[in-house]
Amino acid sequence: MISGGGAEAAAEVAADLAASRLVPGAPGRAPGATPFGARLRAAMDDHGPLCVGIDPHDALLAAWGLPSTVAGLERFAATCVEAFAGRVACVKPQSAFFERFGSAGVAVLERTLADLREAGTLSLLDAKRGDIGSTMAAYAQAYLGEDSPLRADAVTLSPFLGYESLRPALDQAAATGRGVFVLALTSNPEGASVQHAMLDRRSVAGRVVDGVTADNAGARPLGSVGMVVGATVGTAVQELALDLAAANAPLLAPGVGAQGGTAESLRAVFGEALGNVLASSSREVLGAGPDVAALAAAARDTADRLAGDLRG
Ligand SMILES: O=c1ccn([C@@H]2O[C@H](COP(=O)(O)O)[C@@H](O)[C@H]2O)c(=O)[nH]1
Repeated sequence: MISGGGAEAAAEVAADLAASRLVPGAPGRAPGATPFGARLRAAMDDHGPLCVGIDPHDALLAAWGLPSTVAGLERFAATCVEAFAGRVACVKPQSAFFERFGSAGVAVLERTLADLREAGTLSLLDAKRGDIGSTMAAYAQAYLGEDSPLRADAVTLSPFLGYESLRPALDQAAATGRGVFVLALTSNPEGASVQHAMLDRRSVAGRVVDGVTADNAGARPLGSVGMVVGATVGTAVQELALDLAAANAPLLAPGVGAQGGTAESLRAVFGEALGNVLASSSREVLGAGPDVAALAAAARDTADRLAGDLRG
């Protein structure tokens, strides 16, 4: 509440901020009952280790007989929710494909996240946000705040302004029972030029792993601070001496399907950490659309195959 003027008003604003009343979902609100890591573990046990992406590429919209418009986007996303909700562990809308339509596209993203919530399916918003800490706090409110229209169960974050710059989001996620996935080794070939770089004999990716490991210490059955490690990174985990199993982290593995990742490559990349892998696939599954039953079957087949192939 803001009233009065001068020093009195400033004091009120400061008090309101301290009490987290001015900003929806600011840290300090009641934490969710069950942490994200535990909710994800249960969802993976129930449905298998697959996260399906909602990536409405122009080519897919056309293949589904939809226009590249907000109406096409809306139909595409609603079809995905109908096909995937309740059938896979997690659904990952790719924010870029919604943002490209401006505010109307972001409104579709809000509804998609709300529909997933309503259906009881975990959402992971792929937004790859990262900024200086004070701005990071605003991203945290946007994606992890209790009352934010764009809230998801988890969000992807970029640590390349320094792992600790993500602290406001890490705190917000912990306070609201949500999760984050921090980029460590991305699936694109260009990522290695930054992520493999050595600083004082520790790679950039290794420093991310160190931060995540510390933040997940003691969390059971799984931490809520995840990492992104592509299914396509080959031998990088071994070459950089990354102990992914010790990180106690959900490991989002994009690159399965269209980028060439397979169950075999997942086994080679993740070794002992395989049990914490959440494989991510977008185009390969979405190619089965627009028929809802065919999409659902493609997602279930992929999830079942991965569950069998990745079992210890
Ligand atoms: O390292 C990364 C991080 C994120 N992604 C995202 O995952 C999907 C992949 O889509 P496919 O169609 O299965 O290739 C997409 O949204 C990327 O932005 C990634 O690929 N690699």
